[in-house]
Amino acid sequence: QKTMANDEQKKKCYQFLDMTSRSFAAVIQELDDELRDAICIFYLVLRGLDTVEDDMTISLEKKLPLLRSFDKIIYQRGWNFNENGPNEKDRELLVQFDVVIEEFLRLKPGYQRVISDITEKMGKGMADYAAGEHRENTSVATIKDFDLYCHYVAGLVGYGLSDIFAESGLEDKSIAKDKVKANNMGLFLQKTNIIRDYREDLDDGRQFWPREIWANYVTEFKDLTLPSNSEKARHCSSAMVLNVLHVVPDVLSYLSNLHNQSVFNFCAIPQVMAIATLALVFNNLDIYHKNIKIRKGEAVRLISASTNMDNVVEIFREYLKVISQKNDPLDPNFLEISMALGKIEQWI
Ligand SMILES: CC(C)(C)CN1C(=O)[C@@H](CC(=O)N[C@@H](CC(=O)O)C(=O)O)O[C@H](c2cccc3ccccc23)c2cc(Cl)ccc21
Repeated sequence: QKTMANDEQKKKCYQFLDMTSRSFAAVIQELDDELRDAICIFYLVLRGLDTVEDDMTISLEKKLPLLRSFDKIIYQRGWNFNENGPNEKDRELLVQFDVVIEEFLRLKPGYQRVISDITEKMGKGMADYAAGEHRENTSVATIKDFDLYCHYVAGLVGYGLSDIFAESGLEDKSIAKDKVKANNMGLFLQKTNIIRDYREDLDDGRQFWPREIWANYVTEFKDLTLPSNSEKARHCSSAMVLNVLHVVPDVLSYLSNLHNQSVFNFCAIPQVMAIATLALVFNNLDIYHKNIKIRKGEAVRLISASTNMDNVVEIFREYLKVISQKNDPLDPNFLEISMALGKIEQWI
C-alpha cells in the first residue's frame, strides 16, 4: 500500500537529486517530460550503487553481494540500507531507498529494463574490481585495466542513457547503436575527474591512475607529490591528459548526432565542464596538493553557452588551444599531445 501520496514520493526523489548533485540536478529537471523521471531515477539508482561501492567502512563480504544483486534490489519494495558509515556523503539516499524503488517501479517497462540491465552490468563490474583491488591492492595496473574500470563506472552510463534516449523516441535509435561513442562519453568525464581528484583519492587511500603510465616517472604513486619530483610529476600528468584526449573526437561526434534540445543540454554541459577541467589540470602541479575546480563564473558561462553544437565546438577549440599553449617542448609527451590536438582539429 502507498504510505506516501505518489506526488509526495516523486518530490522526495527530486530532493535526493538536489542533494546528490547540485548543479546537475537542475539540468536533469529541464529534460522533456518523457525523459525526466526515467533519468532522475537512473541517476539515483547509480548514486545508490556508488554509495555502496565508495564506502570503505563496509566489509567486502557484505559489499560484494550488495553490488552483485543491486539489479534485483531495485525491484524489492520497502528495501533500504542503514549500514553505511556515518560520513558517507549520500547515506541518507540508501536509508530511504524504498522511495526510489517505488518510483522506479512506476517507470515504463522499457526504461526499467534499461536501468536494471545497466545496474546488473555495473554492479558485477564494480564487484570484480573491488575483489581484485583487495587481492592485489595495486588498483589499476595497465591502461587496459584503466579503460575497463572506467567502462564499468562511467561507460555503462553512456550505454544506459543512449538506450533511454532511443527508447523515448526523442533521439534516433542509432544513438544507442554506437557503443564505442557512448562509452567514450563516460570515459571522458570519468578520466578527467580521476586526474583532477589525484589528491583527494590519494588521501582516501585510493589510486586510479594506471601503473603503466605513472611507473615511467616514479617508483611509488605517492612520490608524484614530492617537490623533488615536480618535473616528473608534470610529465606524468601530461601522459594522463594525452590518454584522455584520444576520446575527444567521439565525444564531439556523439553530441553532433543529438536532435532534442533538452537532451543536447543534458549531454553537452558535463562534457564542456570536463574539457575546461582538462585544460585547468594540464601541466598544473596543484593537482598533487589540492582539489582544483574551474571557477563558478566560468562554469556559469560554460553552462549557458552549451546549448548548440557550434558553441560547444568553439568552447572545445578554446580549451584545446589553452592545452596547446601549455604544452612544453621539453615534455616527453609533447609530440604525441601535439598530434592528438591536430587530429581533433581535423575533426572539428
Ligand atoms: C561517473 C559519471 C561521469 C557517470 C557521473 N555522472 C556525471 O558526472 C554527470 C555530471 C555530474 O554529475 N556532475 C556533477 C559534478 C560532480 O559531481 O563532479 C555536478 O554536480 O555537476 O554527467 C553524466 C552524464 C551526463 C550526460 C551524458 C552522459 C553520457 C555518458 C556518461 C555520463 C553522462 C552522468 C549521468 C548519469 Cl545518469 C549519472 C552520472 C553521471
